[in-house]
Amino acid sequence: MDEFSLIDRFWKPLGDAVTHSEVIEGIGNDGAVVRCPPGQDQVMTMDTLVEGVHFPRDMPPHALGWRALAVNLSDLAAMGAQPLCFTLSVTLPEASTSWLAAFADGMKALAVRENIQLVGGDTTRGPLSITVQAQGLLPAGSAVRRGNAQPGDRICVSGSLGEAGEALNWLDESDTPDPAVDTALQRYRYPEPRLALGQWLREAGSAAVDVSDGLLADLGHLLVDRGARLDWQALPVSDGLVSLRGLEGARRLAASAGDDYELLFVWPGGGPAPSGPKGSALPLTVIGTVTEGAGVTLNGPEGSIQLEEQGYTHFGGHHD
Ligand SMILES: Nc1ncnc2c1ncn2[C@@H]1O[C@H](COP(=O)(O)OP(=O)(O)OP(=O)(O)O)[C@@H](O)[C@H]1O
Ligand SMILES: Cc1ncc(C[n+]2csc(CCOP(=O)(O)O)c2C)c(N)n1
Ligand SMILES: [Mg+2]
Repeated sequence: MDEFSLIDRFWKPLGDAVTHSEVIEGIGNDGAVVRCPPGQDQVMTMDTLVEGVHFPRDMPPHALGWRALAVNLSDLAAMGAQPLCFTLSVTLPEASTSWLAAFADGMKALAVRENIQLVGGDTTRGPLSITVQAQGLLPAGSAVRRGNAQPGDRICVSGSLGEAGEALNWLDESDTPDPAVDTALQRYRYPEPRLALGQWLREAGSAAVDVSDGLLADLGHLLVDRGARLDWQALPVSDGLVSLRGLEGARRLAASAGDDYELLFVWPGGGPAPSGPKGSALPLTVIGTVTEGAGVTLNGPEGSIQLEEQGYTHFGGHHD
């Protein structure tokens, strides 16, 4: 199958699964044409997933299709945007129809649920790698940015952290199925972009990032030139993760493993965690407070905790 039959068979039906009136030209031209409605700002983001770097070899293709879109939707969520459309670049070692069908199905399930239209892309042969470039809309001037935190503001996180990192450790070490890690594997393979929360945060005028590299690393990205005091015992971890790793192990993963795609945000002023969007069951937890100077301290019951692992970086700490 050449790339044109592949586009007709897999990408065009995916593009037809959602339609937006702002999309003037979708798949089929040299470029897509999208009209930004008056009074709206357009948010653009891009994330690449490379085999062996972002996902293990033999990742189930259905999950990979979902995940490639989900990590981009998570960036739209962190900005407070409503999803509109995306482009998709797929580099494949070979054109396996069963692999492609499962990949397209996984991506379609999330695209339809979150109402985001595939408007174009690129299909090439080479080492397996997926890039999605997503666009979203929000009322002009209302984007949720990084920075913007004041001393005394609360630092909050959605959901629970560490399970995706645990799933990766497990995939590294074992290939026999184990029901105890099913929930963790599901979280790694099918991240849930927190779109409703991100859009709700626009109103609060706070700052947000999604947790892709790890809590401590992404907190640095969120605060820019402020610091933070974090409460080790407040880090939200699931019961399932605690039973796999113990409370300390679970908190270590929560502090430094990435891949969870929760939202980490600043809530202005003191007080308890906000309740979140109306009707939402997603828990929000206060994990610390913004401080004046730079640097993050992690306070445990017996004083401050030093963690070697801070989060994921490409190219490590090596400099020429
Ligand atoms: N090759 C590049 N060219 C231009 N800008 C880039 C490039 N790579 C990254 N950036 C920009 O640098 C900033 C930080 O990028 P980063 O990838 O860390 O953000 P992110 O997408 O939120 O994180 P993650 O990829 O872990 O989800 C973003 O504004 C991003 O658009
Ligand atoms: C096989 C495998 N090994 C390690 C990891 C961990 N990992 C890789 S990239 C990244 C940060 C987000 O990437 P980016 O900043 O490029 O968006 C994290 C936490 C993984 N997901 N899969
Ligand atoms: Mg991000």
